[in-house]
Amino acid sequence: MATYAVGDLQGCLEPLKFLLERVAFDPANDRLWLVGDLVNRGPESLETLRYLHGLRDSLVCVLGNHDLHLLAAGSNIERLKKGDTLREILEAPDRVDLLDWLRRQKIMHYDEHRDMVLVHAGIPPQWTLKKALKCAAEVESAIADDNRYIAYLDGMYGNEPVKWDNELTGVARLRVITNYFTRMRFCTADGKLDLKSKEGADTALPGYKPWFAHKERKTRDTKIIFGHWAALEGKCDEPGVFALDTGCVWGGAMTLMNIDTGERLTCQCPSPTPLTPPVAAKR
Ligand SMILES: Nc1ncnc2c1ncn2[C@@H]1O[C@H](COP(=O)(O)OP(=O)(O)OP(=O)(O)OP(=O)(O)OC[C@H]2O[C@@H](n3cnc4c(N)ncnc43)[C@H](O)[C@@H]2O)[C@@H](O)[C@H]1O
Repeated sequence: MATYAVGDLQGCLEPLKFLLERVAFDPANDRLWLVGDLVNRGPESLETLRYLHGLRDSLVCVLGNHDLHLLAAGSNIERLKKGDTLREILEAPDRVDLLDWLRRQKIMHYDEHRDMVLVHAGIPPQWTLKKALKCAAEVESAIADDNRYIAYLDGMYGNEPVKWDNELTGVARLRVITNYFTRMRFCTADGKLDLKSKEGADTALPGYKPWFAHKERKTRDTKIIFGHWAALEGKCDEPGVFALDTGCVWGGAMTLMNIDTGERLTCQCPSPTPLTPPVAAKR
């Protein structure tokens, strides 16, 4: 039995199938962890979601900002944007099953045995693992609750508050938690977000750093797998932190990693041609 993690799919189904074939993925025995952003911008958002729904018993999946955007569009809370490739999902006969399944996925997954976290964007430096799990659970329960998820999605958009405060309540509290887990790249050591900067790790504004680079980060003893930040090109020098978004919709590749051996396999997108043979990744 092997467990693999794959970076942002963004509706790119062929590279995913190619990578799973290359490792002879067996849904009966193997497990697949997905960092979120399953859909949008890529060519096959609907088929990707259907494929993952079919594989659901073998998956661990966390939600990304594009998945949340799909849920909001599916509830008529937000309009589709230019470049979105989500309409085919919203018009599909099986949309209810697919979206109901999607909104029951996690925001953060923690594997105690491996002491390893799976999350879309990251965990803010000022949070302990215990605090992060508690905050993720607040958002997970709001999205999964039939009576609360519309209000959650309605209040989800926006960049404020820029920083966590224990006194926050209601939609503002859920919004900042969501922004940490699904949109963060740069922040200060005490968790003040800069959600505008999107380029490489060396482009931080004064006082800001990539979330994983703060020495004060309280989750430094736990391994973290994340996606979201395509401009990192899958590179992260921080020990125990694994960046898997290699920009499959930006002319880059899709990356699969065996989470126990660290071996990586990449597939150029959109054409399913391997870029590299499996190589041992830095642990
Ligand atoms: N709470 C909330 N508030 C607001 N919106 C919410 C929200 N929750 C969900 N959303 C939704 O989130 C969606 C995305 O919003 P965007 O505003 O487009 O989000 P993004 O930060 O660009 O995120 P993305 O996930 O696309 O990042 P990526 O690194 O791939 O791409 C980022 C950039 O990196 C660039 N890039 C990619 N590869 C690169 C490379 N190798 N080098 C340099 N740049 C690269 C790309 O050009 C691209 O511009 C929207 O639909 C929005 O509605």
